[in-house]
Amino acid sequence: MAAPEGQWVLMATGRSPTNIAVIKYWGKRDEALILPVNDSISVTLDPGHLSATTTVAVSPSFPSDRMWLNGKEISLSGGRFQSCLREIRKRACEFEDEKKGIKIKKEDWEKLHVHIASYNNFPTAAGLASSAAGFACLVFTLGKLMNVKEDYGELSSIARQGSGSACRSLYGGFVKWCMGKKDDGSDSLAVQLADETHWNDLVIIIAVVSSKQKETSSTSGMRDTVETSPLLQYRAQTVVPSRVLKMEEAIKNQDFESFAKLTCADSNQFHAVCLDTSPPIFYMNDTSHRIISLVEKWNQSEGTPQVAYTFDAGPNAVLIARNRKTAAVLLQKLLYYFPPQDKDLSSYLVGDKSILGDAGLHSIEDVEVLSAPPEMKIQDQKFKGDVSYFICSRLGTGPKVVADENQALIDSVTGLPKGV
Ligand SMILES: Nc1ncnc2c1ncn2[C@@H]1O[C@H](COP(=O)(O)OP(=O)(O)OP(=O)(O)O)[C@@H](O)[C@H]1O
Ligand SMILES: C[C@@](O)(CCOP(=O)(O)OP(=O)(O)O)CC(=O)O
Repeated sequence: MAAPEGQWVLMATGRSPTNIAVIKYWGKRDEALILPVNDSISVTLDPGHLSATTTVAVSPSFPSDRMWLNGKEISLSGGRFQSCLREIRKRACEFEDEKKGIKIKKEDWEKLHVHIASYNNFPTAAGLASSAAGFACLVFTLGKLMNVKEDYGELSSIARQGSGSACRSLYGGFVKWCMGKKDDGSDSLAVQLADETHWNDLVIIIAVVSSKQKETSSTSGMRDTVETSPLLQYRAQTVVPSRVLKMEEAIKNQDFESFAKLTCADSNQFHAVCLDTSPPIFYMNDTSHRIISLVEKWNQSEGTPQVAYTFDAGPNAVLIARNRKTAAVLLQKLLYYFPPQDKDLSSYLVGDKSILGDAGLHSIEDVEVLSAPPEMKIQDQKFKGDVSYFICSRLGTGPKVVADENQALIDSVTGLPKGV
């Protein structure tokens, strides 16, 4: 039966991963279009552990565009949301569902308003790249709803206009954001280097570091760096281009030694250009530095890298271990220095909890009897409470449609977020 005129609600739901850069994006050559000063390379994280889920709905009965993030209504008036909506609407195609009596012509999409509800399965604005997962998911899901035919590369260049790093979340595995040369930004897009199955030994452990201080946002931090850091030019023009080539080789050959050396060096150089900014920007804290020391000393004592570290615009450590066995040893070392504040081990490590079993850590008593890493000088000091919790993850896939209507975040009758 056809729906009465104006009564239907058409919806789509998608899920997108977050990503972490191993060659960092830092600095724009165009603020409005979000065009970077250098290429960057990232790994996509398993959406089961870190992802955004977004439902978008259209109905002739909606009087305006509205959005709810994690259950709270937020404004869509910002330029970044507006750019994504405008670019997707421009590419919308005719859609027809005869059974439901819905027919939307290409030109109708401009007049139809959308309701968007999104939910992150990890903390928002906590330095875990929620904006990357969020904007990738918004663009991907709007594209599905509006029957957009463009390929993922083109979608990535739209997501880029929401948040630069979001363009890399359109693909799984290893992804490169090619900076592009054109002034209109049409060649500044993401390409997949290898999918998540290419190198599936890697295990990712994130230390969510307790931090009270408010950080400088990536957007304003990188603006200040572009304006004041002489080191940034050298980084963007000389260092990154050769590192990107070496990183592509390392990924292709599953060469962990090169991969780890490049990842750590690039994280450290990104934080060096932050320090070279006037006034200087400090994203890492004492806990971050302690984790770097731990990894560096261990890698050195083994004679070859076991773990790579990388830090974004905040103190959280992202640690990439060469395999599960190494990840289990890493976890023992981390928990020796950073034991949980309370007795509950299972909420101290989220994501793939089975790594605890691999590390022989079944209860808090097992953590208490861990021995000090022999390669470390500081053996008798522990830093309980300095890490909020750990996430154990792996490489993951790109955005996917969530077909199960029960998982939609918007009620198909009211057109409002479920529970509102
Ligand atoms: N699921 C989502 N859908 C759409 N937009 C989102 C979503 N999640 C976050 N955002 C946008 O991203 C903003 C948060 O980005 P912000 O850069 O402050 O934090 P972050 O990305 O979590 O951390 P960081 O950039 O330091 O890694 C939110 O205010 C919102 O505008
Ligand atoms: C340190 C980084 O995480 C910076 C990410 O910056 P954003 O993509 O959050 O910045 P905007 O483009 O202004 O939204 C490095 C990276 O992800 O490459």
